[in-house]
Amino acid sequence: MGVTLPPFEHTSSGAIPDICSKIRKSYLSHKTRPIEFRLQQLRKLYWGLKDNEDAITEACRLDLGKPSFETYLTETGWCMNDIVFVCQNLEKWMADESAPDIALTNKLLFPKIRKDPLGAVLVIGAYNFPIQLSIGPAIGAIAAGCTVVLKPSENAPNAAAVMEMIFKKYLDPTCYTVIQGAIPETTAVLEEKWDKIFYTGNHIVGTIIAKKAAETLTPVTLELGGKNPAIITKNADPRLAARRLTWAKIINSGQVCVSQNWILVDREILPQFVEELKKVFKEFYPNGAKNSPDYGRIVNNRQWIRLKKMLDETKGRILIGGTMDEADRFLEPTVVQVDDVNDSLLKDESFGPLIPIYPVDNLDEAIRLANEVHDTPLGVYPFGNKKETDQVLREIRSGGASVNDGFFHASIPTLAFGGVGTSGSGSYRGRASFDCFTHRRSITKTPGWMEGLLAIRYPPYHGKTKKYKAMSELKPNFDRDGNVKVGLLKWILTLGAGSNNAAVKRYFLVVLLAFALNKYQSRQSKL
Ligand SMILES: NC(=O)c1ccc[n+]([C@@H]2O[C@H](COP(=O)([O-])OP(=O)(O)OC[C@H]3O[C@@H](n4cnc5c(N)ncnc54)[C@H](O)[C@@H]3O)[C@@H](O)[C@H]2O)c1
Ligand SMILES: CC1=C(/C=C/C(C)=C/C=C/C(C)=C/C=C/C=C(C)/C=C/C=C(C)/C=C/C=C(\C)C=O)C(C)(C)CCC1
Repeated sequence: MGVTLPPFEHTSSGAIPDICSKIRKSYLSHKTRPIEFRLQQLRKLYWGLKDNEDAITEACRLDLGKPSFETYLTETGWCMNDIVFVCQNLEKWMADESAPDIALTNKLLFPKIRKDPLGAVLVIGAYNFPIQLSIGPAIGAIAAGCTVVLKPSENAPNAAAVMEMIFKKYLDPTCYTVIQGAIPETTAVLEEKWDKIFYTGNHIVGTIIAKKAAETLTPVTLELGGKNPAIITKNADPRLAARRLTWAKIINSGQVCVSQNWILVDREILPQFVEELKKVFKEFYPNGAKNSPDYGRIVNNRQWIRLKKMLDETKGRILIGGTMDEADRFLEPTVVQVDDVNDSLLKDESFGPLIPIYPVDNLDEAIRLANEVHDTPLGVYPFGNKKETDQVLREIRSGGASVNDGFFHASIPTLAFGGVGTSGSGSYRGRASFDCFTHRRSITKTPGWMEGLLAIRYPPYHGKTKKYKAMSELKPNFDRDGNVKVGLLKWILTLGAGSNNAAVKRYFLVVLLAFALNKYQSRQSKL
């Protein structure tokens, strides 16, 4: 491609405290507060990405064998669009909001919500979408007026080095900087005081981060993984399910946090589904995945060996694929029929192109098993009729969900994205990225002329309770059993129904009866 990439070099651990202290000082200098400063930095970041598109494409190719289309779709194009979207909306998001649901008397204090930056923040990225998962949160933090230290994943070193080069060349170095490294450097960064830590990666490290943050009561957003189920009922379209779920597993060669980890298929539809999978594989990769320019590679040998072990140890039956090449870190998309939730392919999140399918007798069994394997996955993907997909959404919790698709909800850049329970906490993207790094600060302003009215709050309190109750007490509309009480007036106005909806039906019935009666009477009078 003819691009020279910068080298990846670990930041010296000794330098880390000073780097972090500079970033904190810059925040405290209020430099990042004005909207113009934030916008200018975001615009520069846009051009940093645009000018270095080729370097990013090459870095992602070297790190993950990422096809250039995928790099544009999920990394460069994704982040550049995000910046443009944020720039277009920032003024609106930053504006003070008048506080909702305020009692009339308190409205005199003009309560409002101000959007304050959280402060100096740490963003720790993961390797699979090395640009998006680092730059994405950083965009939100810059927009919110924070200063940022970015610690990209050392497992995508080329992408990490390109991001450092872009930060240095395009952004204000006193406010935004990159620290490179692995566990020792990240541990050193975590020793510093942060106003927020945004972490993307596995749940074990997520726990380390959360514990460390708890020591200083630092808020965290954790974007973790999950054993995400796809469920195919007997009423689903097997071709549609095969195409969409295959896409969700071959993109980034399956190294996608939100793609399905397993597919629970109704036995009745299993043969057709497997046939359709075979056809789809042939359509997507007519000369095989290995020879296709449109299929990536596993990030490193450690991960490749982990995936090979999962496949070697399965008690399941390989139905499609199964070839691999360590020298090239190639792993063919591989469909395996399994029948035990303790199978090596289901015990851990695969985070690779392995596609276990698990036959079930019915939807209830699928839901029970999915919850048994992971009760709070990052995504859930039901295929079937509306009643069935509604049941899945109701009975399986998840960070997000795509009905009749694999992770398409996570492909919408302005839709809030995040996990629930052990798949993470907090969300970002679009406006949610701004909110993620913003403190919604409640502010009131008490006018001097109210002093007389407010004197009730000052001691001595004697004789004030009754007065205060009279002006402040809200009357419950429910009794001791938790039932709503209906007042006489409401009872009369709602024709004894008690609720507005039921009253509309009763009024409709009354009008209908009156109409029928009227017809009957006019017929009688004609006779
Ligand atoms: N929810 C999401 O948005 C999302 C996105 C990508 C990946 N993931 C999840 O992440 C996992 C795969 O990523 P990974 O964790 O292997 O990526 P990784 O190896 O890139 O690690 C993530 C980050 O954690 C840091 N790290 C590693 N060990 C650490 C330690 N002991 N202390 C502090 N920091 C440490 C790394 O330096 C890196 O920056 C999967 O479970 C996947 O589902 C989630
Ligand atoms: C509907 C109309 C039209 C048609 C529009 C069409 C066909 C749009 C198709 C869009 C597609 C296929 C977009 C695909 C995007 C996929 C993306 C962005 C994937 C992103 C993946 C990500 C971010 C993964 C993240 C993973 C993470 C975080 C975990 O590790 C028209 C235009 C024809 C007419 C109007 C109506």
